[in-house]
Amino acid sequence: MADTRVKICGLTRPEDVAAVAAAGARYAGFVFFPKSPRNLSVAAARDLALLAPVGLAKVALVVNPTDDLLDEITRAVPLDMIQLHGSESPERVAEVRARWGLPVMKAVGVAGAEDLDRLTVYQQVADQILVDAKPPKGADLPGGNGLAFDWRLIAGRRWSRPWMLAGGLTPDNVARAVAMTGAAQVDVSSGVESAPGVKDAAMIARFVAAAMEAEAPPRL
Ligand SMILES: O=C(O)c1ccccc1N[C@@H]1O[C@H](COP(=O)(O)O)[C@@H](O)[C@H]1O
Repeated sequence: MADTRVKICGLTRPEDVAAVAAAGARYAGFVFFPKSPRNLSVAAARDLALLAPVGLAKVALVVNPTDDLLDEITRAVPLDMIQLHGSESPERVAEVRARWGLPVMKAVGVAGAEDLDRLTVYQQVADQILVDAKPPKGADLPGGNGLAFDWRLIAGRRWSRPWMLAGGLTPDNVARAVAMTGAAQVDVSSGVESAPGVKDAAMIARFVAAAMEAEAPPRL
């Protein structure tokens, strides 16, 4: 059994927080990106974050955030991590980490072998890496599109930092994804929704159980 740590991203309602905690997920993600169907106001995110029990880490997902937005979010919302999901440079990742004093997870989009060098670059500055599918050209959202990449690209890769697998994961494919990539952590948004932005408690429970029960390859 892999005992995979799960992040459920894009919670919008109190019952989502309860479902995520009950299922045994380890991270809850709150999205601050106006184009997303999961977008939250800072006040709404604060209310949800205050409901999270001890042991459920609260993650703010932001896309190329301004300093003012980060100030506003971090002053109001009790957080455990910042997820940078835009085109932030390595220098900006290091700056956010130093200035706001929270661990930073940097999302890196992967579509082909040419994207893998960026994983190495960002591992030098971020606390964690989120390996996601690259969004299609012209997509409104840089993530949360329900798209997977070819997991064989990262199978057997050696990592110098903790990382999470994301992109198009569902209760039906997460065990295969863990078995193929050896991911110790996985992240999902649209794969546990009944409609865009609407989380489904039964799907969340099924996803977490499948991820935790997956057979992982030996971690050397
Ligand atoms: O979920 C969103 O709306 C979102 C918006 C902007 C950037 C990232 C977003 N989500 C992240 O993308 C991954 C993959 O999503 P999915 O499971 O393929 O739908 C998700 O885990 C979030 O971290």
